[in-house]
Amino acid sequence: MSELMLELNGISKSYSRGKPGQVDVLRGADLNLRAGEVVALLAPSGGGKSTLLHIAGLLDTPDDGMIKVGGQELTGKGDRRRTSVRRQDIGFIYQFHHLLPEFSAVENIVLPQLANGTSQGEANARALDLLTRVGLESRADHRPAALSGGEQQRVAFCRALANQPRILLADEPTGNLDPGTSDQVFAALMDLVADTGMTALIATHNLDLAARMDRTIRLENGILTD
Ligand SMILES: Nc1ncnc2c1ncn2[C@@H]1O[C@H](COP(=O)(O)OP(=O)(O)OP(=O)(O)O)[C@@H](O)[C@H]1O
Repeated sequence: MSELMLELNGISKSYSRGKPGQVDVLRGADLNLRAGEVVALLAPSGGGKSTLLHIAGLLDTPDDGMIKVGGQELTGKGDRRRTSVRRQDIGFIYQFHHLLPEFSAVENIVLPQLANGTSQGEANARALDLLTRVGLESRADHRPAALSGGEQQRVAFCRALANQPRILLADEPTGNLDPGTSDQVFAALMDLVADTGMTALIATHNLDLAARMDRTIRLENGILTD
């Protein structure tokens, strides 16, 4: 049995707490991801999937519950500690790419590495390697506006992986693409994940895509079930 890479235990989160209209989004959600597992997260719209991913990715804090990354307890740790674990260990992919429009594809992948202390030469080499792996080496110097939606999203995958995170969290990573493109781009993502041996939690509404992952978990009524 491989080690646990991400553990959530009894996670609860409500919005507008204590006020009329309080929304209890998570009600004691438990999740264990083993190192190298690729897991699909299925949830109804508005079911709390983004809230869960933000908490798992240390972007938001739960009202209650425990979070461990790589066996390290992070519950109640200060912002600096959480930010450092997030930068080193966690990569995010959103439904929309959020690439910086004034920078080229390669620069978008280099910048987070420079922010993490990697040298320019090393960062460039890694960015080009990642772009090659998703078939975009010839587009390295194009700005996002000059790329198709599928190409933009592949660049966003490369950026998420730039700092070699141990955990990848993706919120409907191919949700804004047409079905054909979504399939191709998703295959590129699965190849990248397999190559790097990363642990991944990928939210999708697409059952065909979910079936290509190691297992599926469902978020329903604020709890996670297999
Ligand atoms: N900051 C907030 N304040 C109040 N309510 C919020 C806030 N953020 C989210 N919610 C509510 O919490 C619920 C879950 O939101 P969340 O964004 O996690 O859902 P989701 O499953 O990602 O939705 P979708 O699939 O439609 O993107 C929704 O009912 C939403 O309206």
